[in-house]
Amino acid sequence: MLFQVLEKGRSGRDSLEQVQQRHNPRDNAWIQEMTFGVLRQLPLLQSWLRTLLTSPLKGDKKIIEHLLLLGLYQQAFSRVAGHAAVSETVNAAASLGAPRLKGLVNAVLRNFSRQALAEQPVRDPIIQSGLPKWLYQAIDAAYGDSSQQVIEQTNQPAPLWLRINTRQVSKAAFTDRLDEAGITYTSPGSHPEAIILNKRQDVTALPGFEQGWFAVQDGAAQLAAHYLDAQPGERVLDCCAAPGGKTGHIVERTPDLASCVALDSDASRIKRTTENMQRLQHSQAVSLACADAALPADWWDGEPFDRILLDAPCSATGVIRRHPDIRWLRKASDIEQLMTIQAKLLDALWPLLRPGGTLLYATCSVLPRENQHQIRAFLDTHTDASLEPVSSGESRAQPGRQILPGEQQMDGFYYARLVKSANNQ
Ligand SMILES: C[S@@+](CC[C@H](N)C(=O)[O-])C[C@H]1O[C@@H](n2cnc3c(N)ncnc32)[C@H](O)[C@@H]1O
Repeated sequence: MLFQVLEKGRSGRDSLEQVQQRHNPRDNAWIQEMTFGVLRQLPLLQSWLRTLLTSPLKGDKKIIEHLLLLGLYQQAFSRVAGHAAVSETVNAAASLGAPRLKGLVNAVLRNFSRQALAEQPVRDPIIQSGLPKWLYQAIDAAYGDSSQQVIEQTNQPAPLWLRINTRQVSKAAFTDRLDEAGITYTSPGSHPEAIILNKRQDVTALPGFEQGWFAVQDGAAQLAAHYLDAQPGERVLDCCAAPGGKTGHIVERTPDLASCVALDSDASRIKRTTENMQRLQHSQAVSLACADAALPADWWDGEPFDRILLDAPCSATGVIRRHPDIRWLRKASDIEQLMTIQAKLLDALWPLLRPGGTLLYATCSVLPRENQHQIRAFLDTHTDASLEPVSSGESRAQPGRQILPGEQQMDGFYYARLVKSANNQ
């Protein structure tokens, strides 16, 4: 999994799933804990490895470096006994086709404990942060004194939030079933349809999964449907919809919409959205299409929308605690490109909104350039747009609500609500 993410640039979740399919399901949680742990502590583990290895391993031996990172992680951070971590890692070298490197693996891991590297203080703040330098600097520049807290939260495992599908089951009936099954949870007062499970678990085994009684959705993402606030009889567009988390919530909250059009430009993600809508029993309520939202001439029937949700493609820096691979897959240069796409989508979709209509802009980013800067620039260039705050303290200079990772147990997210002037000036 680590080799796939760090060398091939593949998604952590996909690689993890592939690995887990080859192993006993009993080990799923452990495999995730170890691999995600390495991704969170990578700079520190790599600095230790640089001390311990006389020269880096290259070519088809590179995978052994990843194995060593895993061995170091187990020794330094996990409850696995030191001797077991060493012997299992040495054996794994043979399974990975490098039996001749067993001696080297053994020596590196033993030297690690002998030199007590884990006990030495880490002085470099970037190594301490577990983030790539560009991201550390971007967070530091944006949050100053609070940046340490943002980084700490970014490195915590995320809690498991569920959204109860109130079209299928009431919250009370669902939680009764959880109580009967001995599954414990908390019920955050701020989120009417949410519960947070006390322990991570396989959600497909929870009561009502097949019947679509709930969806997995973080608390920050669950604010979208409330902020969009679609009303009965309205035409709604969710234009970057896959895999349909927010779409499902919109039609659950307002089942009697005139229509809910959900678009995504990625065909494989549309397939997943179709499956999710089927499970939640929303197929009738949602019109799904694979299309580029920035090219309305290809898909729009000319009828204006009352509400548009633009959950824009973004750096996903607010959800790194959930997807620790993102910090290594994203590059500094991606941000500029994403900002261009976000601005293009905002410009292309605004004309589709009726006068008086609402557009909710959302990202799961903590970077101001994708959030406040983007909305300020939009307001400066669109005289018929005004800000309708979703939280207190918003202004044209500081538009939108920035949720930081860990705030009320939520992911990092950004929302800004824009209203089009009714007299179409
Ligand atoms: C943040 S994700 C959406 C998550 C989704 N709203 C949910 O709550 O489950 C952004 C989505 O935008 C899609 N996307 C990116 N560019 C697009 C475009 N030009 N038109 C339509 N969809 C696009 C991506 O394929 C991706 O699925």
